[in-house]
Amino acid sequence: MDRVEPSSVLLFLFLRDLETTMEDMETDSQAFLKVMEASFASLLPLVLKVAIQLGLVNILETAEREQDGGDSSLTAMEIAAQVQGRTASVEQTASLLNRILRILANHGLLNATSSRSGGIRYGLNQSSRVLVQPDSLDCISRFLLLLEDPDALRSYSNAHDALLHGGIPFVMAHGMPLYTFMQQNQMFKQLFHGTMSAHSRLIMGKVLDTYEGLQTVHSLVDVGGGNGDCLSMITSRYTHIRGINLDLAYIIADAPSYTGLKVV
Ligand SMILES: C[S@@+](CC[C@H](N)C(=O)[O-])C[C@H]1O[C@@H](n2cnc3c(N)ncnc32)[C@H](O)[C@@H]1O
Repeated sequence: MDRVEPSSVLLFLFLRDLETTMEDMETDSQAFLKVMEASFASLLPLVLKVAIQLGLVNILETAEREQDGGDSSLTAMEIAAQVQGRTASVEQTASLLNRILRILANHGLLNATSSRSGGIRYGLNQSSRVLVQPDSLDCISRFLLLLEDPDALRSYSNAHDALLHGGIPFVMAHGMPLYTFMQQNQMFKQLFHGTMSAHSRLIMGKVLDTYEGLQTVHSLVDVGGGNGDCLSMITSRYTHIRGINLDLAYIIADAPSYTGLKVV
């Protein structure tokens, strides 16, 4: 049997330790990156909102339609050139746009490919294509506005106090419960209920396309039914159902009247 040199054993042990250390560092960096990603997560809805405001999805969708199956991806410069209402130079807009597009692509909301010239080309993917549909775009846009509304955000600043000392973050921030606040704040009420309605209409449309269990229902109460959108969609599809929308008096007072719908 060959004699093993002590120095080879030492080298082997050193390399084994180094490998373990590298693996630990790799795991640590992955963990760190994950937490960093969570810390910066609040930027994503802001960036998405800018993309919607600038009509980026429409620009990419128009390019897709015009190419009709070919490579329709665009560079930041090509997108910038098509942004409506721009008074900055294409280069200035493209420079900022590049960062926005990169964030969206990193979060899987756009496709990004390297171009031959070394730049990056962007295109829609399955997720961003959702924003081409008016109902989905309306729903997502409303949620983005609601989630970054200063009155909504203020309650988060009290979350840790609420956990430590008890209480409801929204009440701590505004001195009253959410639904009382909305009674006194028409703008926030419209923002909140408009968002709820847009979301509920979207989901209920899909539910009604697949769920058939309502055929045997005769009377249906929607507790906290808001503007009554869900119930009205149900009762117009199933006209034999007697729908009762139960909500707070000030919500019912402003809700549209739907045929076949009783409000309490
Ligand atoms: C999250 S929203 C949902 C609205 C509605 N389901 C929709 O999809 O648009 C909750 C609803 O519960 C209602 N609500 C809150 N407290 C209530 C109460 N004590 N009695 C009846 N409705 C209440 C609110 O006014 C609001 O319309």
